[in-house]
Amino acid sequence: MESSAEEPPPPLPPPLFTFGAIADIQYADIDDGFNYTGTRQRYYRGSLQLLRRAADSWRSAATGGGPASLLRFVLQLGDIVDGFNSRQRGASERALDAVLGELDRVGVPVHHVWGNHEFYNFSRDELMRVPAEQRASGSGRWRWRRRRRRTRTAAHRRHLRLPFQPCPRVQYNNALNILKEHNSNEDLNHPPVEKGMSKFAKFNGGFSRDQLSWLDGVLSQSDDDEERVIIVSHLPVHPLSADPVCLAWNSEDVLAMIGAHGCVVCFMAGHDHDGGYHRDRDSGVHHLTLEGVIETPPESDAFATVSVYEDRMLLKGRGRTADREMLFTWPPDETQVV
Ligand SMILES: Nc1ncnc2c1ncn2[C@@H]1O[C@H](COP(=O)(O)OP(=O)(O)O)[C@@H](O)[C@H]1O
Repeated sequence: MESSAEEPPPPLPPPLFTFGAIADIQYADIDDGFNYTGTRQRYYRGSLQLLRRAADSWRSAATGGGPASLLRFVLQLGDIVDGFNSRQRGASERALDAVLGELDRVGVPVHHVWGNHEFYNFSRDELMRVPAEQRASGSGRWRWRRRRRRTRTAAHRRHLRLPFQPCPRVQYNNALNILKEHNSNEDLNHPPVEKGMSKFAKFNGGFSRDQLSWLDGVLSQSDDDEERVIIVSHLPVHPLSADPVCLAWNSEDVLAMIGAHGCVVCFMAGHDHDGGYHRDRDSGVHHLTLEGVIETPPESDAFATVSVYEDRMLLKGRGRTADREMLFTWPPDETQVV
């Protein structure tokens, strides 16, 4: 009897764990509009419906039994509410409550990253007063309230122990100086036209020396512990994983740091609503930029459910977000470099 030329690959074991990811929800209770250049529609109200569908899907993955019940957490990659909310009194808090309410229904912890639109809606002080983790239902969900000074959760208390900053504008002014060094436009949100310089726009930002040194320490520890690391950021850093106008100002520094540590397997970002993907040829790191909910029409979707195995991550995308297999082995065969 002849055997078939190609054996099917053996079935994968159950994943170690699964998580959800979503980017650029940018919810606002306002009519649809367009991006700055007028080329892309933005569905401000519709974004909440899309989030609801993502939350429904993750909720059934978290409670449905079988391997899918391993959904452990959700990553919210920044720009959770749109800057337009800040124009109307109380709208930022109302929008945030609506979005957090949807995420709360999933019933697993939600880890939040700040995007540029968080800074249009809330002061840095307000942002520092809340933890970056939204706890699962029933374990004391936090609320983000402007006037709330009394805090209850342990995470809140951790934030209160952060060093006291007598002159917080120093960091802001340093960032502004870096931006002005590279961008001579009167409106600093207007990107420079020179090649390779477009990322120096005010709607981006950079990683401070303190942040990089913190990251270096975490990655060194993970190298020692033989862990695998996914870095989560609002801004992408690899020029082939996103439109270069969306990159962090010092993206090269972050790429060099990632390259110096073997533990990083994936860098996950948002900000570029078109999304993107590239596997770095030197480090083997997968740079994944998720499609933004805000520019996704109501009949489509944009979210991911990622299952993590010993040797790979399998991303199940919905709507505009494509399925993707991300192997940890490196170097890959040619077909795996996109
Ligand atoms: N090319 C540009 N020139 C001037 N201002 C811009 C430009 N692009 C964006 N902006 C402004 O920057 C801010 C953030 O832009 P937005 O497109 O909402 O960011 P995001 O991509 O994070 O959604 C808005 O106030 C927008 O009007």
